[in-house]
Amino acid sequence: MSLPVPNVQELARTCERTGMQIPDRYVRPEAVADEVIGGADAGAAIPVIDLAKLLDPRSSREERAKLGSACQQWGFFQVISDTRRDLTEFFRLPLEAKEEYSQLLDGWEGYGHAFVFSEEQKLDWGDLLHLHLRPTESRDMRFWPERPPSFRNSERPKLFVRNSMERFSSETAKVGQCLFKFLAMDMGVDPDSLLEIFRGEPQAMRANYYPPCRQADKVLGLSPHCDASGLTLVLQVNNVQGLQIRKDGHWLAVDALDGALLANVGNTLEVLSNGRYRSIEHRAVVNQEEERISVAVFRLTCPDATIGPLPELVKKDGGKAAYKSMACEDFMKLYFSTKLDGRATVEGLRI
Ligand SMILES: O=C(O)CCC(=O)C(=O)O
Ligand SMILES: [Fe+2]
Repeated sequence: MSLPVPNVQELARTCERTGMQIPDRYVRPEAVADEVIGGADAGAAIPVIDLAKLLDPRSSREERAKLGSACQQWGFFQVISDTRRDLTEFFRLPLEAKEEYSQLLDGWEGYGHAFVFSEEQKLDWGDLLHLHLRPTESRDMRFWPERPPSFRNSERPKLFVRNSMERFSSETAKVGQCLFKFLAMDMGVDPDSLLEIFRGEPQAMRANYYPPCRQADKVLGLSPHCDASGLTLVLQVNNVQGLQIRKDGHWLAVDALDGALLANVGNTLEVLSNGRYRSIEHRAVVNQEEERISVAVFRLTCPDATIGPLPELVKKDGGKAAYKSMACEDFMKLYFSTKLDGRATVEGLRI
């Protein structure tokens, strides 16, 4: 049994509040006396184990050896997510390889840019890969990278090893379903009402690549905008910060937890909620030294939905609909026909 000693959290608070020195029993000269190897190089030496490679018969043997040697030589390793790895690998391919998936002139899926409508328009310091994820029939495989192979191929369906984008898509779809249910409950409407509008779990993704820029303070990675979606879930792929949201008139830098999904309300949910929830304006800034990669998943309504304030909410609000209603198709056309301009699109839907 351990002998009773003071509570350290309380002790720290007392030291902080009163300026009291830490008690002698806590003073450990060896903490600074021992040399510590630090810096990015030291960290990079720690073995990285790729779960997808372990499960893939083509690379399993090699990765298993790496796992074994990590356990023998280090007893310590990092396990990485295949979504992040595959997107990073894709953006690191030579330009010609990425351009095999270039957008066509009449569509927005594929590798390229979005929302550029004139020669004079200011441009964003970033490239993107835009794909339909769900329903599966909506996928246009022409735009799905074949490198790295695990991006879209599953080798062993029996082992439930899915390709990285499929896994990411179904995981984010689950998160979205759960949030929609609780949001409906929060608004005091039928818990299934949002699920019904987002029936079939349609979603698209946009992976963003923001190269470092020596004049980072002169450019924007992604112009201020609101998303068309119900909800958007964003994963910061390589843990470089850069997303900012407009809160109470100021830009607020989002310090995302590593691996967390950032969620933002989009125009569709603002309209459905009759203004209870606000489509947040956001933008991305660029880092001076490091590339930044993010991937956004947009939860969209089912194609035959009408996007307008939920009737139950209009009733609660004394019969007053604060936004126009529009067929999903027209709603999306309107969004994609104008350049990114803060909250302008959603403000234009107000009655
Ligand atoms: O890069 C980011 O963090 C934000 C991406 C974003 O807002 C978008 O793709 O719509
Ligand atoms: Fe966005």
